[in-house]
Amino acid sequence: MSLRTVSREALVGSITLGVVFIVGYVFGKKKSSRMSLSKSHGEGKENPLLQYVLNHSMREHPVLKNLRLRTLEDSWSIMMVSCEQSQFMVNLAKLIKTKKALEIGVYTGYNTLNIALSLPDDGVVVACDVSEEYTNIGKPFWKEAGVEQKIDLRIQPALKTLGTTTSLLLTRLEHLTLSSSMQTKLTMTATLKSLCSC
Ligand SMILES: C[S@@+](CC[C@H](N)C(=O)[O-])C[C@H]1O[C@@H](n2cnc3c(N)ncnc32)[C@H](O)[C@@H]1O
Repeated sequence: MSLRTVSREALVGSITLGVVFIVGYVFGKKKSSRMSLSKSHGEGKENPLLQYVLNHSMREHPVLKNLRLRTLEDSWSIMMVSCEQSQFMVNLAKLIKTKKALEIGVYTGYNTLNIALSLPDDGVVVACDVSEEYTNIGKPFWKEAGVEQKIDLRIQPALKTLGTTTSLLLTRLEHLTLSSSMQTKLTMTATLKSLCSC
């Protein structure tokens, strides 16, 4: 069947369908990638399970929430940890009664602030980042939450900081030996050794 024998209407219809399909495909792809971004950083509106988790398990400090909202205004907000992930990690830190923590990659400091809020008064989180531009966004929030004295910010490549903080972390490992299993100590020591030999 040659092109000439196809009716004009059929041809126009096919072309229209093709255009609609392509536009739908491209638009749908863009929308779904936007949705996957909003999953961890927005209110989880498009995901009922996440919505449930956010509605029923989140206990976000008001200053943390303000920092999250401020960070969402930044064009690189995709880098921010999701609030539910951060809460989970901080719950684990509380379980082992962490006093000294290490944050590698601070960005605007959402996770750093969350950890600092969970530490006792004499606790410290060594926060490593190379960017003052990003960390300066978080600093006023750390101050407002009253925990800036617990955040030891080091602006330099994390590997450099790790070299000077290893002894600090090993002190913590000694404490873990008393309160936790030898297995935990061995795993953490191995992790530290591999980090420090990079
Ligand atoms: C994914 S973001 C961290 C997110 C952050 N933990 C939060 O709570 O939202 C990664 C960060 O790592 C930092 N970074 C990149 N290279 C680094 C390096 N060599 N040493 C330390 N930080 C680095 C970047 O500047 C960026 O702020």
